[in-house]
Amino acid sequence: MKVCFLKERQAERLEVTELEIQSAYQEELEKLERTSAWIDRKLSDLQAVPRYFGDNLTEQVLESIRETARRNLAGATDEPYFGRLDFQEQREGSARPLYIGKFGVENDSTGDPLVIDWRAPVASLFYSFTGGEGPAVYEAPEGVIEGLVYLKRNLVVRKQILQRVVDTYDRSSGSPAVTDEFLLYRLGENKDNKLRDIVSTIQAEQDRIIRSAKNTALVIQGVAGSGKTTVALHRLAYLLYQYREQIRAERMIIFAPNRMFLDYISSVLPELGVGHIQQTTFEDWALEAIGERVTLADETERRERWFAYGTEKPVIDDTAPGRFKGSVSFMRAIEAALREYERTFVPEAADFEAWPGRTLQAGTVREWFYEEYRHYPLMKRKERLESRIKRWLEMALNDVRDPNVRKDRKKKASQKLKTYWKSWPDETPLSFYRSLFPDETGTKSAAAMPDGWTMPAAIAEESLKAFAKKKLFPEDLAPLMLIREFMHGAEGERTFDHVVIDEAQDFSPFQVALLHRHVKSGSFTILGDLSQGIHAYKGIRSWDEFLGLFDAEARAYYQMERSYRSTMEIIRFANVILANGLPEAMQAVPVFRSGDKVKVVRHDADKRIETIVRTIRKLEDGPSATIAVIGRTERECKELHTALLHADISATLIDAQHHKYEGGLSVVPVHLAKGLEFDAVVLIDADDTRYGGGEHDAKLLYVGCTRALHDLWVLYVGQPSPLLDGADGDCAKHIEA
Ligand SMILES: Nc1ncnc2c1ncn2[C@@H]1O[C@H](COP(=O)(O)OP(=O)(O)OP(=O)(O)O)[C@@H](O)[C@H]1O
Repeated sequence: MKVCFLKERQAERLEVTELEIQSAYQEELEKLERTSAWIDRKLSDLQAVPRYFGDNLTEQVLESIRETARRNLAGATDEPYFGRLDFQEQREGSARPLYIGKFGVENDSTGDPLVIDWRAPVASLFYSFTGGEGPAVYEAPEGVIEGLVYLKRNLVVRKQILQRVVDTYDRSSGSPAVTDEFLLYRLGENKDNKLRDIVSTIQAEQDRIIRSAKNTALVIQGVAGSGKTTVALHRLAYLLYQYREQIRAERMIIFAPNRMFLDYISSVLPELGVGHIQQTTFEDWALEAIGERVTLADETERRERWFAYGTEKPVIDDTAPGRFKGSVSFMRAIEAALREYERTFVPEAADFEAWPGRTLQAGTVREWFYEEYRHYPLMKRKERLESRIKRWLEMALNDVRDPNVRKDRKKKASQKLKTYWKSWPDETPLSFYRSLFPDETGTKSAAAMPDGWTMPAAIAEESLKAFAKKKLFPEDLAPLMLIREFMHGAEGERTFDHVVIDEAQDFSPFQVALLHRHVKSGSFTILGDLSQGIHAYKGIRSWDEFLGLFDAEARAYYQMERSYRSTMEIIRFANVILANGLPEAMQAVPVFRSGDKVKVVRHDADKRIETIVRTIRKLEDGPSATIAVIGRTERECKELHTALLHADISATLIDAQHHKYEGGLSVVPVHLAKGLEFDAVVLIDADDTRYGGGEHDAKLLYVGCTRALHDLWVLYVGQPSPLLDGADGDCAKHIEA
């Protein structure tokens, strides 16, 4: 393995001579100078060409080619590439060095690629090649290409300066195995307040998912820190490249759990040169579509209930409102109610008698509605029918010769028509949905659930109370969307080329089934981690709940077991929690990145704040750029935040309303920490009351601990959580404060 730095030019674990290292470095330095000079020159040439805004089609095409080249060159200027792969195709005589970067750059005079886009078929070798003497293959549009890899080299270039050269495979060296050296170097870095791209170190198992075919619903179970979010974002960039003729960025959408998370991931796609992909929460997306004047009910009280501990701890089962209203059986029942509503939509007395002797027969009305217009959504059919009956009336009036009689008939018939329409159903989606809930006042319902179907009384009561105030719960949105689309149809701009659902374990089957109607060819990336399913009152218990929504040949299931975020010690510690609380759960496999042991600190109750403050100060004096103090509930975090202010420590309190993750020091309740990561984590109050044991507590504690990249401190008073039993020796150090 060869490692070379710009400044130190030292080799770590030297297996080659200094001379070789210097010559590799020198070679790359010269190559970089040539490439950068070419890019700079080409970019300034292109920038000198005036932009074309005219009508000539040929000129427009040329301008668009120039614009793409300008964009790629500008993107490639500072860091033209990050990797080199020397590959000899079977039919070629020698190996060619391929430089791989975020943006493809081609020498337009020779047609040779100077830099190959990381998404190009041949670049897949850079990621999939896992060593060995044998041939390597990749799939190109013209078929499978086979050949030999001679060299895999990682290069760090910043602002056109070559900073690091690491050979992770060299066929000519004595031990030609691919090493993790470069990956470990990247993982060891500190993080700021944004998730970053990983193009230079995508791993083979991640690459397989990124490059999966478009028309598949991918369901991915990945342990904490396995790169699910990151992989999903890279997959979008890949799909846009690979299927550029078929899909558009504006027609792709990412659903994430909250706005803070969206802000946290917002840098990755621009870094990959991808813009315009819609990024939202299911709630925001649905509320906008529903359009009725409804808002979401305040969920503070509910959250307090779901995340309470000790004697207040809730029982979570399938009668929890989110589970119940998110179920496929609820969806099927609503569909049945809608079909019944449609079947009885045209009233019994559908004859329209304009005046004695002139009647539009009910049979004709029914035929128009149920036959001719059957392809339209319900309300569209009604609109069409209204216009048609108006036309029918006009024609009937034309047959009346006497103008005075005609005038009189027109007036009376119009009046009658108004009354006629009053006998037709006129529900809004919300009033229809509301009428599915049994009402104790016995008010007549416009719709009803199928026979034998019962709704838990507590759910009906809570829902009706909210509806009366024009409030909805998040779990009402998918049902309401379904009803709305049945009545009015879905707008074209709400049909997507691809849908990503992140933290999908918190989604309901109803939501996924609804989105299925909005995506072409079932093109989905659905990812999450059941062990982090802390919203069990609404989320799924098994991926089969989603997989069952897709045909067997249209879906694929992947597992990601390797965890990249945290050190080996932190992962082992987190695995102990899983083994104690969720013995069936998938254990994470750490990459070989060793750090400090997890510090498990016991302190006295009256020294709680003092111990937390001391730990924070120690961490602030160290290398960590982002630090989180993770507490059990929102209320406890709020109190701690105030106490820290009194101790002159300024931190950001992350609560449910928070829309931006700022970095630095944060105080965050464990259920809101999901999805984020910090260089160091201080998980406080890990006692046997707050994390008493069982699935729910294990998931919360697991989420909390796996947020740490490099350093984890776990503090408690009295007895530690039983979920920590056995966490010692190789992963944890116990300390008395
Ligand atoms: N191949 C890789 N190279 C470098 N870093 C990686 C790689 N894969 C993942 N990471 C890093 O690991 C961390 C975790 O990634 P990410 O947040 O995407 O994981 P996740 O599976 O969504 O996590 P969680 O479910 O715990 O929220 C990030 O810092 C990411 O940059």
